[in-house]
Amino acid sequence: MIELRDTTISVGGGAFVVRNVNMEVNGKAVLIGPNGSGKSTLLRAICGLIPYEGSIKIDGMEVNEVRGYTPLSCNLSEIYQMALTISGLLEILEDVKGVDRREFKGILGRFNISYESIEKKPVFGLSAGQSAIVKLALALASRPKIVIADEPFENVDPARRLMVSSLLMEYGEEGMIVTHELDMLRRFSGYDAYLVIEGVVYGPIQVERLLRASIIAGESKDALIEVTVGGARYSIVEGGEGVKFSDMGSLNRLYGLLR
Ligand SMILES: Nc1ncnc2c1ncn2[C@@H]1O[C@H](COP(=O)(O)OP(=O)(O)OP(=O)(O)O)[C@@H](O)[C@H]1O
Repeated sequence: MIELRDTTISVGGGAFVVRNVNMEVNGKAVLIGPNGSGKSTLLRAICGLIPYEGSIKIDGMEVNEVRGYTPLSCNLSEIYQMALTISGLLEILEDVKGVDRREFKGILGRFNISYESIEKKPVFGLSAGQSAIVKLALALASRPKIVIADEPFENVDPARRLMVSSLLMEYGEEGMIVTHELDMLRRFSGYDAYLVIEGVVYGPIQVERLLRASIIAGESKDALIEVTVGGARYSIVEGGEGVKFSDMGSLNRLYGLLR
């Protein structure tokens, strides 16, 4: 289980703050929000890569006190900078994370990527789409209990995106998937969604419900969630005459549509 209690994360000497997060993810959830809203910052803190105030617990273990490893794997780029080649990375991850080489090759095979074609390259020497797939495959190949996936669809071509979403459903008992692409959300219709806007986390709301909902200006007694965007209040309501989530395509359109 991933539990955040009164969690605040400051980056850039306080230039950006994800503030006062309270959430409990005991299954799989999707985090959505526009560019720069704080999604990756939140994931970095959950993965123990940056400090935080308050509490973040993974299966009851406070992340900033863990000395070994939590049962969590992620595709965050920082992790995959610790070796020059993919084969070097694989050796380290076999040792420290229990990554299974055959599992890794098997996942690559589903995307028609041969291990031999990439093993001598750095993750960042691959095409952007291949790099996204390789990072995810490395994260999944230890068959972790908890999977954290940051923008797993970015730069991946449409046919392969479906495979990526299938893998995310198949691997891990729990986890968080971050995306700003609402089109991919349909694939996760039974999951809980959290909205991240300007460093504030709202939710949860079921993905299916969110896709049927629209966003209207002001407060509403029917609001599933009320959010603040650029200092103004908006309500997310079921149905409604406002801007439909299912029509937005990318949450990056949110700011443009509302102002
Ligand atoms: N180390 C840092 N120093 C200064 N500012 C930072 C740092 N890390 C993140 N930020 C800033 O914090 C804000 C949130 O960034 P973050 O990467 O969490 O957003 P995001 O929601 O994941 O966006 P995207 O969808 O574009 O990946 C951005 O304005 C970013 O520039």
